[in-house]
Amino acid sequence: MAATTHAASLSFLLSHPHPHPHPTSPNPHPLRRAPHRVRCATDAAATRHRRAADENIREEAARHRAPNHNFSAWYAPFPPAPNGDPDERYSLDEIVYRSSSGGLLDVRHDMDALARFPGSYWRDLFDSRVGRTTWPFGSGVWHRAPNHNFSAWYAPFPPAPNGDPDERYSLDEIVYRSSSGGLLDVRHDMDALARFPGSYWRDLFDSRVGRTTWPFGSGVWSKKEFVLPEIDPDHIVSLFEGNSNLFWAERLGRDHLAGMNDLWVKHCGISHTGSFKDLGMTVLVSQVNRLRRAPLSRPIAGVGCASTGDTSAALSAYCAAAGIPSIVFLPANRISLEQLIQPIANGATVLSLDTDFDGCMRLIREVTAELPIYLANSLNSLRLEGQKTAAIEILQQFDWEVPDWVIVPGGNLGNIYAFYKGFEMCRVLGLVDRVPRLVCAQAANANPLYRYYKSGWTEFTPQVAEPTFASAIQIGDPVSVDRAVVALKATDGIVEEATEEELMNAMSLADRTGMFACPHTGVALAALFKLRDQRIIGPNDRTVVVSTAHGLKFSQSKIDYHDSKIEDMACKYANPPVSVKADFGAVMDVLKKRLKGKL
Ligand SMILES: N[C@@H](CCOP(=O)(O)O)C(=O)O
Repeated sequence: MAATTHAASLSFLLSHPHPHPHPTSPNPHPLRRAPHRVRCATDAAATRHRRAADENIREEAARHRAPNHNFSAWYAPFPPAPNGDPDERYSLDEIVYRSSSGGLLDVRHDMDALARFPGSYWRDLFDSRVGRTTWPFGSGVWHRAPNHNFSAWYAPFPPAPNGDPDERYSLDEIVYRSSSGGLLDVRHDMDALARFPGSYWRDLFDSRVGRTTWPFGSGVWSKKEFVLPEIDPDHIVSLFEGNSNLFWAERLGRDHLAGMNDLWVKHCGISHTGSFKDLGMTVLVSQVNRLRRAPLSRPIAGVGCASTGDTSAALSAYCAAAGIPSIVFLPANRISLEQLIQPIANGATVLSLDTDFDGCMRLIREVTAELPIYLANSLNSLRLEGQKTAAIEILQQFDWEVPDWVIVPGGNLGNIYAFYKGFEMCRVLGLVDRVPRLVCAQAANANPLYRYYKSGWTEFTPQVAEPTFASAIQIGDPVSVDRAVVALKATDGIVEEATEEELMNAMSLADRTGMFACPHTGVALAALFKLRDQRIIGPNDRTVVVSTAHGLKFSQSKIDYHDSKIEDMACKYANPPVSVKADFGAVMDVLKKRLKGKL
């Protein structure tokens, strides 16, 4: 029986197939979708911040993991058969799923060997490894900083040349713009923080990773002194965000990026609501919670945002957790179904508006100026305080070694500045001695920053962003463009763009190496491919690609791709399912064809 692969082969797996909002398949209804391991650089400059060049993560980890131990494990019948052979066991290197009597197997460990070490040894060993990519030197024991008087406030960004140098606002004020109408930034009392050496902060942050001591188990609040130093822990609304996986993209780098051996993906999307927005939203909603509670008792009726899908999901979840009303403005038919259902499920007031994101943003700004609704977009600089912790976390996961490059997808452009801010704060306070070069990656269909960069930073022109599979960054008039420029200039940064085909191919290729990337991560990966081709990023450069959202939020774009249903796109990594009769012979025919030469 011949197997068939047909155009609608993915659709039949779905009980409710829905078209994608991409222009090739418009959707009429809002609910119908619209470390480490490391081969290091050879030159001295590049190796300065790294471990020895001949070390590999696995070799190093093996050496450091535990003393010479002879720990072992094997398969044994489960439960032991009463009359069976008590010595029946199989090596884990055997391919065996059942015991000789046909029963289950269980993996057994040599408990005597393990028990040679006391429980405290194992506790300390496991604690010392949490969240690290290399063997951790010095696990700390402190969880609380001493009484400190750390503080933070809003100040104009950038400081206006002829403005009042003392203009500042308490974080307890509701203010989003400076007196000149410009952006604000959260400033910290760096002198107070600098009273402690970098090693103190490194040890303090390391000691909190993965713990349940409130609120330090959160990747954001484990850096509380650098985020919102004065907030009472009881006011914090945290879903234990952060501490996300830093994934060694070994195969993608080695096989598809000309032997790149130090490529990492920071999976910020493996988070409570499936995107990096959780990092900023915990900070913003915590501050709102503080403002609404006594003694401040501010009359804030709710928190609102415009969104391309991820900000709204995070806002509605954190507000729901705190019992605060949330209001989200969404561009109709332009966000994924998974993103749309998140605020609906969390009980937000969801307005589906017949405009694009930039139109929603204009409206929410007008509405929040009129009603006691607190603005949650990253125009509000509080958000960036949380988002910057992803940068600090990357340094921490590399044992405070600084990567050479960090590539961040860019839409509203708050995040690229947040990364810069996190890295720069660590540099200034002596946790590290330099910052990485930043790359901002934009979809070619929504690339105002790229055009600005290409003009030599002479001319910024907002645009009407075209539809893109990277729908969360379909933004033509980014709020944080000035912040992005500061970040890129300060880090000798680069802006790159990716066409629809480039981003979908990059995403799909990454998936082939074990990821399940979102299209925005595809944009960042496509930028990496270009910078490698141009040899701007070298094969040994330690490079981190920031993955901003979970791929499962964008399943329709993947379905369209693997169905080869996208107009004018070759979909060269499409892998449609094979429709085959439920018959042994038919199945064998397919497998023999597929595994030809490998059987
Ligand atoms: N991609 C964002 C757009 C809004 O940006 P923000 O920086 O203001 O949150 C989204 O997911 O909504």
